Amino acid sequence: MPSVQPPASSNPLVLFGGTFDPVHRAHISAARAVSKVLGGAHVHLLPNAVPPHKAQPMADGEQRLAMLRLACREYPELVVDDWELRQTGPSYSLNTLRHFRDQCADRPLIFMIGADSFANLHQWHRWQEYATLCHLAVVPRPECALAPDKVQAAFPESDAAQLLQHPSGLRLMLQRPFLDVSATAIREALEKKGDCPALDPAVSTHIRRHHLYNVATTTPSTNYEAP
Ligand SMILES: Nc1ncnc2c1ncn2[C@@H]1O[C@H](COP(=O)(O)OP(=O)(O)OP(=O)(O)O)[C@@H](O)[C@H]1O
Ligand SMILES: O=C(O)c1ccc[n+]([C@@H]2O[C@H](COP(=O)([O-])O)[C@@H](O)[C@H]2O)c1
Repeated sequence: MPSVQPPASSNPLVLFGGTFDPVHRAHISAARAVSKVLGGAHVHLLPNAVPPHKAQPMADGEQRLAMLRLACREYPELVVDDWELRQTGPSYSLNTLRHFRDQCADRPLIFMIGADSFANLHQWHRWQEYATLCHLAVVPRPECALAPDKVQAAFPESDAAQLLQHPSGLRLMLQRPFLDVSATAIREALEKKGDCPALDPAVSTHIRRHHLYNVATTTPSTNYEAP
């Protein structure tokens, strides 16, 4: 997908919420791809405090934040943001979108999600209000259902240039990356094998050093030194 230079006035802001338990290669590739297609926009990665639709994460907020910082350390377009961790109650994306919409006035606000999240968006808290607050950027993922027609219709599909011309209400469908990676599979691999190639080596080292995810202890550690 060609990248588009944003008009000087548009200065888009991208939000990428997740449990990030732990952050993995597909998260980072997806965030970089969305930034690139939007002309180098900053992407805020926001670990949640209380996932609304899944079990409480294994790693606490500080550990997930630390792993995100390690994974993003070489990418200035990626901003690790602890805003959701500082809130109380379920981490509804609606609250996050409202907060950042207030911060960025009429600039384009883009909420990026994987195709699995898009397929379930109609079950999220007051999702019907999203179109007045943000655009969606949907990243493909293997074996995901299609979103219901009413969700697709709420966000007409468009291209990057159009997203940058409007504050909210459109949908960008990315074709890449398309990576069969999940945090669930990574946690299982860590428990069985002690490591997983879908992790940044610095994140792997952090996990072993802090004994996260019941990691198997027989694997030799890498030599990476955390900053
Ligand atoms: N491989 C992937 N491709 C595209 N999007 C992804 C991928 N993995 C995660 N995402 C998206 O990243 C966001 C945060 O995901 P999350 O932190 O829950 O990771 P996960 O791998 O789906 O975790 P888990 O396996 O624990 O459910 C969600 O919008 C999700 O759809
Ligand atoms: O607001 C909701 O109802 C809602 C329901 C499910 C998920 N979310 C958010 O969507 C992001 C991705 O969710 P998850 O469970 O795949 O990590 C994360 O920031 C969650 O807090 C939000």
